[in-house]
Amino acid sequence: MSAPILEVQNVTMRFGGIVANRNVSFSVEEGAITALIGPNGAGKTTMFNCITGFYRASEGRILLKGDGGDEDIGDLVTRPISGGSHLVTRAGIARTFQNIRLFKEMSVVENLLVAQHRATRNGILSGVLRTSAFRRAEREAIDRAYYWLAQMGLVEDANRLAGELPYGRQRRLEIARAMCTSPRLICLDEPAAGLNPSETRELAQVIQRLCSDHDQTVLVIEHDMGLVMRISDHIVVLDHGEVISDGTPEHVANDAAVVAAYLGVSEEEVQA
Ligand SMILES: Nc1ncnc2c1ncn2[C@@H]1O[C@H](COP(=O)(O)OP(=O)(O)OP(=O)(O)O)[C@@H](O)[C@H]1O
Repeated sequence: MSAPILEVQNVTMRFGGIVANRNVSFSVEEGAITALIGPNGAGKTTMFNCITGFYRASEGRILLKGDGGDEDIGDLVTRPISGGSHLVTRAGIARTFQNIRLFKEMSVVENLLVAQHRATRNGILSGVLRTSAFRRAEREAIDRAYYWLAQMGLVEDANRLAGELPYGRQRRLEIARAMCTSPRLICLDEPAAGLNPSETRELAQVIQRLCSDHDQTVLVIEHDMGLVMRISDHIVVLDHGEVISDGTPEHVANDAAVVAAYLGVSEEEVQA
């Protein structure tokens, strides 16, 4: 196994009296596809929001590992004045959303350019003065946008309004948008939700190619178990906010605790 790129260490997340995640620990291996699964309300989206900097975990640490040292996601989110989820994106974690969040009134290619603008460090002054560094960054952003449109089979849609694309294409555009920020880790929140079987098959290939062709590390939340079992190298199962199983697809599929959580019965009943 390769080294972990992300380590979730004893994370608890509370909303008032509700404990959405309790003492959750797991790691995400570099270059692999890790799936976070569990029944409705298990705490998957909350965990994603902690990892991508939308929430600051109540307890525990989330570390993005790097050669130059580890980035503590909680520290990036709460850094005075400049802190926030944009720093998590800059550190190398990008995401897509359960409910697609594209700029629907912008063209497909504009969606990709806006995403890169937010991830680059060019200031307003360099834009107004159109410095050579700014113009170079602009050219690179356009090249990168068309590269990811090509990878996602969306080049012919470049100038259409994002909101006019069929749903499956919007999902792929969201992935392209995240990839345009050159993330070290991409987090996909229920990418197959609302897709038909043929769109889901295409999506599976897209996700697998991110890993095989681009050495991309992927963390995915997904309810479609066929898809999860087909594409994942590693699966972490949450139930009632806690990790109940962690291992290969074969390991979790045969784990009585997982079967019990999905069937809504006790582990003893499954083993009986
Ligand atoms: N902002 C919030 N305020 C209060 N409670 C919340 C909040 N977000 C999530 N919860 C609660 O935390 C628990 C876990 O929710 P979460 O959305 O993380 O689960 P999930 O596994 O993603 O569910 P689903 O598969 O249905 O999307 C639930 O009981 C939910 O009601």
